Amino acid sequence: MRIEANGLGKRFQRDWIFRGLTHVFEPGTATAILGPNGSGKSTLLNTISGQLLSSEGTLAYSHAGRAVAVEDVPPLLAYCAPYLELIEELTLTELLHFHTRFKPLRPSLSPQALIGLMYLEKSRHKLIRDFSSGMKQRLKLALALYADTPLLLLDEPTTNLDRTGMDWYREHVHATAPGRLVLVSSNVPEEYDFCPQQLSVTDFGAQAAR
Ligand SMILES: Nc1ncnc2c1ncn2[C@@H]1O[C@H](COP(=O)(O)OP(=O)(O)OP(=O)(O)O)[C@@H](O)[C@H]1O
Repeated sequence: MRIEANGLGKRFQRDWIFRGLTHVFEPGTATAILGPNGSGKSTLLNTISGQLLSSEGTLAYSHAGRAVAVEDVPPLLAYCAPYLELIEELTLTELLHFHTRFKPLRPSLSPQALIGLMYLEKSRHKLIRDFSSGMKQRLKLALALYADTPLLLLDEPTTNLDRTGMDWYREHVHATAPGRLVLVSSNVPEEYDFCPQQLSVTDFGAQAAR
């Protein structure tokens, strides 16, 4: 997946969150989107991926050499973010079967095998609502990391994870990032130190916009 942003800007009402972002996100690259709390990282991630309408500028998407319309981007992206919810009324097995009907896993990876990768075998029949916050985060991450999509968006990926969870994230992001376009919004170096490129949202942020 390739994304080309030209003069991109986003404002809410009269407040510009970022402005003047011109950048090409090349296929197979990983970029960290950095900046302090409230600086606009999530807004930037959502705008670049076409989930929020930009206020100015243009975005062009392509995949495997073909142009992709913004409305065709959602099936190509996998997204993990603290504000995305899981369906709490389902068991882990039910959720995986439901979710993967819309967002298939990598070929040859079954829901059963994914449960093993998450070390959640004992919880396969447990309701999601009864998962700990760390278990939910590991599940959200696994669904995104192992989705068969060329675009991977990770917003604060180690939220609620302990040391073991952090190590798990690092192992599995290394296994699944190569070959995809990866964007990581973060303040935590351990979440994004695998990204060769960094963009600071404050370079295009409110200050630059004034
Ligand atoms: N839908 C919205 N309407 C109005 N303002 C919004 C909306 N969404 C975000 N904002 C504002 O945009 C600014 C940037 O928010 P954003 O969540 O993108 O920052 P962030 O860098 O991801 O923050 P954090 O690190 O705390 O998650 C904040 O001032 C926020 O209040």
